[in-house]
Amino acid sequence: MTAPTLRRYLTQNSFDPDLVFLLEDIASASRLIAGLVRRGAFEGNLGAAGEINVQGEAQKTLDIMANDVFERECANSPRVAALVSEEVEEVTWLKEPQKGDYLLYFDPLDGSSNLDVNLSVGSIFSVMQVQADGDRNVLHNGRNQICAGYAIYGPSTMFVVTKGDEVAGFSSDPDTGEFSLTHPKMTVPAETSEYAINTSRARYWYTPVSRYVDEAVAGKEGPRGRSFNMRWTASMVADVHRILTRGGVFLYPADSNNQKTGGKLRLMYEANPMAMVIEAAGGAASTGQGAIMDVAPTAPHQRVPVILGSRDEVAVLDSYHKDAADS
Ligand SMILES: O=P(O)(O)OC[C@H]1O[C@](O)(COP(=O)(O)O)[C@@H](O)[C@@H]1O
Ligand SMILES: [Mg+2]
Ligand SMILES: [Mg+2]
Repeated sequence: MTAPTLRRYLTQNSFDPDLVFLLEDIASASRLIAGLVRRGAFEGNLGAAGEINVQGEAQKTLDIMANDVFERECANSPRVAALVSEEVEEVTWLKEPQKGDYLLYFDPLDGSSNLDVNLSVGSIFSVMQVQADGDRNVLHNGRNQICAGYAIYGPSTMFVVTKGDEVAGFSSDPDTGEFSLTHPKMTVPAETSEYAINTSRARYWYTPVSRYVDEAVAGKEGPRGRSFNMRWTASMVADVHRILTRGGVFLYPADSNNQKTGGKLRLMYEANPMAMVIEAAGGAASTGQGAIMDVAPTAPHQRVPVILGSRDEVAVLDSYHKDAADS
């Protein structure tokens, strides 16, 4: 039997028909962005915005090109009322909002510092709904997401989606671009011995994170009594995809250097959607002070501390945060 296409999976799994329409638009944006990324070095599009290319034209970065693709592909979905993009300061309203219309939050290109070194990047998205006719509030907490997911542009292009009950992974046919279900019911094992954190920030860490990493590094001889491995790609999509594939815990915590801005990663289009994916796969997602999806947002581009992945390790980190708060 051939694997179901994305459309067949969404229809068979009771996604609302309008949402199927939108997810197909997001999937086609992803296919186009995969193509842009693949051709990026060849076409000289890896440069920073504001540079002038050899023809004397202003050169666009792939971040901006990817944003344009998302806007173009998704603005036509009849129920999308607003777009909230990492690349656009203001919320883009497409219509007078009606109750139930979709609010689409996205990071069009995640991990873009990896573009010039030819490593995996991705796109992240989250969908919420307008609460009442005329309501222009886009600041709903993550529990209100009706679906979320990401695309990863690596050796193969994949599309991962959840509406909260299960996580499904689709791979793109390199010839046709069609996404087929290759990774049904993706799960994050509860236990892991692999963590991901940018250790160059160690001097800024607070006690709970230093304690966790010190104990992991101490290995068998330390209090955890086992060896840990570490991986950090500087592309959240790639790190989360690895965790969905073989487990692990990802940290971009609050530290003394980013405390003022609330962390590094963005709540509405990085932390919330990845938290929804990870929780639906059986993992956990915390700020260290509580579940990411319970954070009440105060701004569309708000940043938040992120600790997510295998449930047992997130619980250890939460308990270390509690110990530090109690002492
Ligand atoms: O360079 P750092 O500090 O390790 O940060 C890496 C993190 O920043 C990000 O690249 C931010 O995403 P963008 O590329 O969308 O800005 C994450 O994907 C990644 O986890
Ligand atoms: Mg990002
Ligand atoms: Mg980005």
